[in-house]
Amino acid sequence: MASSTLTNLLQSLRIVPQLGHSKSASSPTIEKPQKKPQVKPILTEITLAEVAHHDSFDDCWIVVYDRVYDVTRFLREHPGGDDVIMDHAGRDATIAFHGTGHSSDAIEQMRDFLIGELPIEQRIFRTGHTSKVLSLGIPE
Ligand code: HEM
Repeated sequence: MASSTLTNLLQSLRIVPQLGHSKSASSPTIEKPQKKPQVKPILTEITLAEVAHHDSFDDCWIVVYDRVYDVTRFLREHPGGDDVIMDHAGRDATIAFHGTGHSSDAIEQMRDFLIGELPIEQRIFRTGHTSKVLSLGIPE
């Protein structure tokens, strides 16, 4: 490939700047990729009363740090066993979850099961008055 053709190709792919087209050859304009605005997903509000309906092996929800997780399909895969989660089926499992000292991988994995969060008046941890809990590494 002739070097000018190669240069054209690299320029069209924006791998090298298009010197000839910029306002000043000494300071070519390189387009910055547009940052997408970071929008936090809005979680569905789920009350403790609703969570309480999901307390069986075939339909198991738990609450951890005021967020609601449907762990039904995870129960059999849970490395700590299904029984420890079933002890908290349909209820708050935060203290047990935290007490076990889960790894950051485990905390990351929780996102797969997140289905909602408690309404503000039922929250214990993420009340808006403290950011203490966020330093524990629970996914934002
Ligand atoms: C969505 C919720 C949960 C996820 C994704 C999860 C994930 C995991 C993972 C990946 C491990 C392997 C060790 C690690 O990486 O930390 C683990 C171990 C364990 N988990 Fe969970 N877990 C969840 C909920 C719970 C709950 C509610 C309890 C309640 C007691 C619990 C108790 C345990 C125990 C006892 C172990 C074994 C620790 C060990 O043998 O050292 N987990 N979990």
